[in-house]
Amino acid sequence: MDIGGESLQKADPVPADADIAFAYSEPQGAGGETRQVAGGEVPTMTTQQGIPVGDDQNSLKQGARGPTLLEDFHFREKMFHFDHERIPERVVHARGYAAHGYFELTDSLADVSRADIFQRVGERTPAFVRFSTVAGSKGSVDLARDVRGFAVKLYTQEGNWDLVGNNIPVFFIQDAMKFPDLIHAAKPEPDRAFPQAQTAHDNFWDFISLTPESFHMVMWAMSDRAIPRSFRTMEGFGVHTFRLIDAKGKSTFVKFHWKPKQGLQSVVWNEAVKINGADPDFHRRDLWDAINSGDYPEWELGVQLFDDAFADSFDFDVLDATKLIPEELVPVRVVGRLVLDRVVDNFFAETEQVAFCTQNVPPGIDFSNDPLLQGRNFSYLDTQIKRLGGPNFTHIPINAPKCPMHHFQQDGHMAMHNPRGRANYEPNSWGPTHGGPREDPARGFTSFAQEAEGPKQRVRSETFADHYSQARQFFVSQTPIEQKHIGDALVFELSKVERPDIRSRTVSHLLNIDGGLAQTVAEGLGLPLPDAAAAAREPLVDLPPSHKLSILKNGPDSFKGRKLGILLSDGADAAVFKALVKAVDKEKAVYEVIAPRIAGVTLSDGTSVAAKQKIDGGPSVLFDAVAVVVSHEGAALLAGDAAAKDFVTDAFAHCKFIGFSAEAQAIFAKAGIAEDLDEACKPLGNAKDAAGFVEACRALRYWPRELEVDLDARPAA
Ligand code: HEM
Repeated sequence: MDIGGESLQKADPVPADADIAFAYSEPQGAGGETRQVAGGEVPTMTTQQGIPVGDDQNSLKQGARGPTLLEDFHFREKMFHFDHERIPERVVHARGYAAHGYFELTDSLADVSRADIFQRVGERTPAFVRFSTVAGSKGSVDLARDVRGFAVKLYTQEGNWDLVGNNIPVFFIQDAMKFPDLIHAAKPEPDRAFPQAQTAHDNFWDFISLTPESFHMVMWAMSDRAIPRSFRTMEGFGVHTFRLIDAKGKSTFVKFHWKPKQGLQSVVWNEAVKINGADPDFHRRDLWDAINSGDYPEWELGVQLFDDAFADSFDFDVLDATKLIPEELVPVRVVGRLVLDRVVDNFFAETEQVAFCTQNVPPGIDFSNDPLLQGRNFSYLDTQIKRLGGPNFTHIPINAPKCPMHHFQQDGHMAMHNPRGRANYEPNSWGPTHGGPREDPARGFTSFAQEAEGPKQRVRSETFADHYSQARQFFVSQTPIEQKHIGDALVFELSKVERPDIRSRTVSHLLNIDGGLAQTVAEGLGLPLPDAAAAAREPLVDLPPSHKLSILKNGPDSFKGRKLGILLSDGADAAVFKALVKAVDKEKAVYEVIAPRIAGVTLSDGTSVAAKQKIDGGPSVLFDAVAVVVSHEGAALLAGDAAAKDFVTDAFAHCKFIGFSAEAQAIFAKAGIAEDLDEACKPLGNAKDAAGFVEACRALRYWPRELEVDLDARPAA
């Protein structure tokens, strides 16, 4: 922290060699403890009160071996502060990762919204985006099967706009009243406190199978959407229907979409499980590395605009957050781009302390009556007062607007700035220069004057009663391999559920979605097919497939931003390695070298190559594709190594493209895949082959292989 300053210093993540001092050459104290001291450019340490510290290694004692003295204010202050370092984690979305960037308007929305951010094409608005998982604790793993949060704070010139979205466009429940139940059911079971960051347990499926409205989102959560390859390769959705309000007060309904320029991409489940062990920080590391390498992730902001007439004609209620509007019915109009170009300076100050809140909307954007959205507008502010310790969390730099602010809110815990002068109320008669701010009927936020009438009652609208039609539409919009993954995920999750009646009740809902899927899941569980659940409304079976709902139909067309893992050994063909590196650079992808030892290898031409990973720490699940370039001796060594064998069998099982030098066959043989190599396993005989291999990797996976490697894909014996 700057002394007396406001900002946190930006640390260079990797100090230059010259800056690295070795502890063994440092001065030592009487007990041999390291004593690094201030001097030159190294500042003097102080207490929080600014008092210079003389010794930060030893507490104040009565004699060298005597008791510690209460008088030691430096020790007490240091320990007191440490004792209070933790704040409550978010009650949901506790694990997250964020970055700074900007939003740039590419198409004016002035025709439908007076929001300042939507007026001037080309203008940039600072943005802060936090991605998260929902169910796990702050220290849980990145590749949990879970919904991802996609929360965007836009510091507009007329106040902060928080679009607090998810990577799935629909939600589990229709009314905010059920949110605490949903989250209680999803989180670890309360008596045993497990399982962590998983929905594969009785309580979750018990609640879900008693909540038919959840089944549309269940289909998404069981699809590969819930195990994204990267934050950079997932969509974001505002979910609810919002309103845009023009300068005359006219309202247009809107749904917000973020579409990744990187294309959609996910991992496969067996890979996700292994990534969680190999690198629990896989997603945060990916975002950090991409931004720091200058490969800035980008999303388009799209809007679906519609009026009351469309809303009335739609098969579903636009206020029901368990429904989406297919893009074929209301096309997405792209109006801007979101670019993330700066990592945080400090995780706690920014990522932890940021407070997104659905009620933060500037003039020109307004709410609909969606009962989930209405409830969220209460919940976020309420929870943040507790999480961040009081009402002044808006003073924390990451939460403070970047436009002028004038109001009479004052005092409270941690007040960083109060209004100046004598007047802290209005109306007052202290005149234009001393009297402070006043309301502005023309510029100020005005709620859309929607008519409201009807009896006061607790009731769910009958227009919310169709729970299965869009779940079916989602399923039939998937490619066969994606449909298979949904079936596999349901079988996996329900196999972890102990009570057979819960498994069976879940399958009874699937029968209302797709008979084939229900059959697959029942067979996978070894269950007799139950009767279909009673449907509150007969499902529509003729909703047409929507190709935008599939990941595989919306993937990238290049290997850009992806990572090739190159397993090398001493004596590996230098020309092939160098050609691979060149091809990867040309593709704007990245690579990492994996080697038997972290010190690296010496190639056939005597070149030394440093390794990023030792083979045990760099399994193939961390890469989008792999190349195995080894010498005879290297292959013989690696063929006897369990991690090297896993490297190739996993790459094969996860349908990855595999490039290999002829010598690698020895490893394949020992790993048991030598006879199975297919057209996505590419020999790397020379430099030309290397270029061709990297081009082939654009397809990301060779899906036909999955039918060979997966038990669930084979007909029962
Ligand atoms: C009634 C329904 C919901 C309630 C009551 C609710 C409540 C909450 C609460 C209390 C938090 C923690 C906030 C904090 O500590 O700062 C949170 C976080 C979050 N919620 Fe919701 N939520 C609901 C539905 C949704 C929906 C439908 C979405 C997506 C459209 C969503 C997206 C998020 C995200 C992205 C975060 C994390 C924000 C961050 O990164 O700090 N929530 N929610």
